[in-house]
Amino acid sequence: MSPALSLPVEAKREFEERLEAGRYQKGVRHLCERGVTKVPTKYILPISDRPQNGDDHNAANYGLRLPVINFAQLQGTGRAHVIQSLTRASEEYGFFQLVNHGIESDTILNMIEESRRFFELPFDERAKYMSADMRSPVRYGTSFNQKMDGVFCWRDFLKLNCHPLPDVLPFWPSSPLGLREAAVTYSKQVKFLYLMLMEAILESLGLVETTTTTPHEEGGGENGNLKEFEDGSQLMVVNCYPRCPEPDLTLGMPPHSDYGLLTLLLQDEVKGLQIQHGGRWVTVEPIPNSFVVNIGDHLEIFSNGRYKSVLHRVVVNSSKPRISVASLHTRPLDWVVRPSPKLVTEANPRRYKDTDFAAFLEHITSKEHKSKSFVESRKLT
Ligand SMILES: O=C(O)CCC(=O)C(=O)O
Ligand SMILES: [Fe+2]
Repeated sequence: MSPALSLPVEAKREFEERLEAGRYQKGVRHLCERGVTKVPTKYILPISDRPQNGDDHNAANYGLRLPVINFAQLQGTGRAHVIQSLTRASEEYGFFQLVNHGIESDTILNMIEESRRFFELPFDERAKYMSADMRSPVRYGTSFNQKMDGVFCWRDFLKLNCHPLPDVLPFWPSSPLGLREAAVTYSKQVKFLYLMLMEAILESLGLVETTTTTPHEEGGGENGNLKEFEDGSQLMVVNCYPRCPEPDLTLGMPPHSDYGLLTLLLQDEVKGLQIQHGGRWVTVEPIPNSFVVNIGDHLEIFSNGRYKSVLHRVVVNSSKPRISVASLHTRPLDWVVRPSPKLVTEANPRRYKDTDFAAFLEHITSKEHKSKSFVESRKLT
């Protein structure tokens, strides 16, 4: 087992001491279990950051429909056409919805159901998995970035590091009984989708030859090899947004972009995800049995700015709890991210600095992270 995966004893102790000292919160499920009827001050955003400010709650009113990518067509004769749609979606929205993806509905329902059961466990059981160590194989917590958040957000989370799978598995929660199995099955299938999408994206950027049949056998990748992506990191973030008594005062997740190359997001039937488009916040209508896919910071950098890592946030509501599972994929954590040399030209010079995981950790623990997203901070001026 790699040293990075041993239990982070020091970090855990420090975390527990702070929890004891009352500096860490027990989270929003805990508040709800205690019957809270008002949002505590710690969660109240300044008026300018509240969800209704400059917001259009319903994308349908605004006329936004996220581009839909039909995964089945990507595997067949319609591939060239789907790749064109992928290019447009990645350039204009940074987001698309993926349908006909082939993952069985039982796999998806089990993942959501076992996640729901995890958050229903008594707090002491969930608290066993609290950790302040970003590299830990499992991390339970609340808000966005507790150490830095001035105002907390209405979200608890469970983060499962999925790579390398056999090594991380013993660290994942043993309760509820079905969680590990559901998460293993789900994460493997989502990883396959990611690899197929990544291959299509590399093709769309002109980095590999156009393939017409069995594309995954042909390979792809920065150096013509999809294997480079197979061995990458995968972090599964299970988000739990309980009912909120005053949803207009707070957010489930603040505006952020995702670290990594691609995120595949599974949301239940309750809406809440909003993306920034055309200078406004618009809600993504859930399509049953689909994934919302978005371009992450690494892909924006790798594409030298052609594809966009777009800000998004989550609004909460007073009537229905919501669960989502975001699967964030990138190359191994020691990968140095930089624009692909083939995409840097005289007409389109290099736009980003070299970036690694250490730079990301530094960013999120700095003051800059409130005013600038990570990808903004990597731009060459
Ligand atoms: O819950 C959602 O819809 C979005 C979650 C998200 O943006 C994330 O986990 O990074
Ligand atoms: Fe996100």
